[in-house]
Amino acid sequence: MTVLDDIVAGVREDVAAREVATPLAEVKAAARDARPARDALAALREPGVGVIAEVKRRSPSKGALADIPDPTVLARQYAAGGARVISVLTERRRFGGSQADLAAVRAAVDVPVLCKDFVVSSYQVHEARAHGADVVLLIVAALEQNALLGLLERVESLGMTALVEVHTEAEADRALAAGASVIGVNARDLTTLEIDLGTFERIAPGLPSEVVKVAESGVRGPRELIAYAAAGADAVLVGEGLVTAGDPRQAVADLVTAGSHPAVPRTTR
Ligand SMILES: O=C(O)c1ccccc1NCC(=O)[C@H](O)[C@H](O)COP(=O)(O)O
Repeated sequence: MTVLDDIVAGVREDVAAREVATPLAEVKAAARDARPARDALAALREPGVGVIAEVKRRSPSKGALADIPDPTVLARQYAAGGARVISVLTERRRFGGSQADLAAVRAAVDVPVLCKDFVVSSYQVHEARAHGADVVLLIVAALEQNALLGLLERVESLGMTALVEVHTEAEADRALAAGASVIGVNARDLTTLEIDLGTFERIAPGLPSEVVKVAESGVRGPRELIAYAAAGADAVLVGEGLVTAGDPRQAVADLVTAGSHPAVPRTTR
């Protein structure tokens, strides 16, 4: 069993328990009553390389990363530093997150908020919207093509943006075939958990110019952002490098400054 299979199995069990506690009809009603989704696509298309700053307590690759008793404190620091989007890891067992974290962060900031989870059912999509999500991560490696198509449609029908994550050229083809307009290339191999910063550079040239390209994982400071930008990234998604920074606001601001420098190439637009 791969790490991804293991995580997804745990997610399925957790979702099944939540479905008993809060039936789908109730979650759908809450999603309908939620404030409208913020326009993440527009935010990610603004000039400069955008920073998606992640609330990440722990991970399978690193174990405990940061003590985050109140994610809203961190999220406000990220927003003050200029984050375009804030990502909240909501998976419970391996990342220590929750839907409550998502709702709290959404209420605390004005920028769009990404529900970063291992989404395998439409229940989770409605649940994410009910808790304020503006963007939902869909991981191609975790989904059959029909499921990917269905979930992408569901995300968009609820007014949200899907960030469709790929690790290989074949997965990128599947993301494009499904109609993804925002594609994240994750440098972390989900089998070995190792980071290969060259992954983005290999896959991004095959993506159409109109697709928003997000480079995920491995950014520890401006150096990696600049390398990703040179390879065509419109945005970077950063977790560990920010939650372990002494001053997260400044760490985001440093990335934003690096991403808005005129010398940083934007090859894809
Ligand atoms: O972070 C992990 O160890 C991990 C393991 C298995 C599946 C997903 C994992 N991380 C999720 C992410 O995609 C990252 O949190 C995100 O890209 C930020 O990465 P980083 O800046 O390297 O923390």
